[in-house]
Amino acid sequence: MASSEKNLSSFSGSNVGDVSKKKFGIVVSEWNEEVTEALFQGAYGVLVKHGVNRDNIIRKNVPGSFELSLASQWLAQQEDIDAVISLGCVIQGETKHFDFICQAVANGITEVGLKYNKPVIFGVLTTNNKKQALERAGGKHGNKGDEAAITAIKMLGF
Ligand SMILES: Nc1c(NC[C@H](O)[C@H](O)[C@H](O)CO)[nH]c(=O)[nH]c1=O
Ligand SMILES: CC(=O)[C@@H](O)COP(=O)(O)O
Repeated sequence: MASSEKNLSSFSGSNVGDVSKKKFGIVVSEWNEEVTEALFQGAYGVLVKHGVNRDNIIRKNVPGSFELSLASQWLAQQEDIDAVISLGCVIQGETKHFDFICQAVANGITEVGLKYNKPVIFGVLTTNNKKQALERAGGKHGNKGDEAAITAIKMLGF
């Protein structure tokens, strides 16, 4: 289902348990910073809205989305962190580089969650252009950061 059919910021209240004592890591890519900062603000706001203590939200920046996997692992391996949210924005350029980054970061983030047996959420936009990215970072299609944060909360209530 396309984001145009299901707003990224709308979610059902199911599986939303008490996360007031949970600790979250958020890794943010610095590439396309205007977009990724909006994703972070969305994710942070959803966590706080659901009762997460601000002191239990640990933010780390990385240069680009390709580095999200390793940074997510550095956070996930910390026993006191319950879930990791990885935020990035990859926008198609002239070459196939886009394909390699998207595949690598999707696979990498998946592997980290499986390895450390905890939610590691793929909050990475992979768009054709900046307009599509902005529409999914607080624009008409909602905010992928919101979606990533509520996904982390729901997974902790599994
Ligand atoms: N073009 C984009 C990049 N490229 C940089 C890579 O993510 C990586 O940092 C570099 O290849 C060195 O390892 N990153 C994004 O997040 N978004 C892009 O659109
Ligand atoms: C996703 C990318 O790495 C891309 O923005 C780089 O641009 P190009 O493919 O034109 O080198």
